[in-house]
Amino acid sequence: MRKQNMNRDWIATARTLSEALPYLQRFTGAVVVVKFGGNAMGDDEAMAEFARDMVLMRQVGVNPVVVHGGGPMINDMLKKLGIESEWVRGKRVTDKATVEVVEMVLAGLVNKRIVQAINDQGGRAVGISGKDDDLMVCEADDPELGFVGKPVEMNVQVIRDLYTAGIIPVIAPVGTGTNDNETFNVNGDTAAGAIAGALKADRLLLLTDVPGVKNKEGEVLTELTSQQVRDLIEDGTIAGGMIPKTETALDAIEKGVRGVVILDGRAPNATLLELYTEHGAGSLIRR
Ligand SMILES: Nc1ncnc2c1ncn2[C@@H]1O[C@H](COP(=O)(O)OP(=O)(O)O)[C@@H](O)[C@H]1O
Ligand SMILES: CC(=O)N[C@@H](CCC(=O)OP(=O)(O)O)C(=O)O
Repeated sequence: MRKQNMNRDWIATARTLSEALPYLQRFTGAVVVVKFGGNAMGDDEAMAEFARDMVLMRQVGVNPVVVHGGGPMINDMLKKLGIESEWVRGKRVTDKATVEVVEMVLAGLVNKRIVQAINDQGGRAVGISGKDDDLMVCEADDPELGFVGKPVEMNVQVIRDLYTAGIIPVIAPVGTGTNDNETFNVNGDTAAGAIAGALKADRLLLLTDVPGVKNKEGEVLTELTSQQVRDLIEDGTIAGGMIPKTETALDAIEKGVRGVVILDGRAPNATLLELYTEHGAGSLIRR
């Protein structure tokens, strides 16, 4: 009896693999930028699962590029140091002391945790920040926000060099400035959008803590056009942290990214479900 059940499971697994063939073919050679938000990160087991998905994508010929956040981890460290943060329109007001903590946490602790998790799964990950090779050159976003950066020049060749060599780049959203010795704190979604746009990526996956973009009734919209997104922002259905996220999506599409998906990073194998099954996951935003 047990043996029969097990056989049924194996048959289902084999069928899933077989049904993935057209998707595996479609995404071979594709560049997929994955924004891994701090809220989507979870415990070590969830991190290992995310890492395994990235290694699997790489194994089947996709070029994954990971851009991460880490807002909750920055909050923890600021709290330990007794530094308070204020938020304006979803962005952290960042003074000199705060930007030092942001760089330490994002380019250090969070970046290396992801790098190590991918390497532990048999992948080859290399962690960099937007400062490396002048990847992300910024200007101040708004004087009110202090050292919050708006990317003004992207030099993405280093990313191409890494993925061409079989390496998964893992990028912390910390930027350099147009003047010497400047450091900018960049919102993770903004950084991922700028990187995906500059690479003209096939997909930008924004992993967050909700199943997707919801309508007024609270139902997840599986496909949206840019115009529908604008209408939902206009009528207030898209609010809070979903505003910068969807604006990033529109901006990336404008720059030539083929499709942006907002999906729940806490769901098991979210990225694989999105790329390799007919069901997809989350909300796909296209031109
Ligand atoms: N229409 C909407 N559909 C889905 N989520 C929405 C919507 N409007 C506002 N939100 C909020 O946006 C949040 C996601 O943004 P945010 O918290 O900044 O994510 P992250 O930390 O992953 O970058 C959701 O948790 C939800 O509370
Ligand atoms: C300017 C700004 O707000 N930067 C963010 C950078 C990290 C981030 O974006 O993290 P999540 O993706 O986990 O939210 C911050 O300081 O928290």
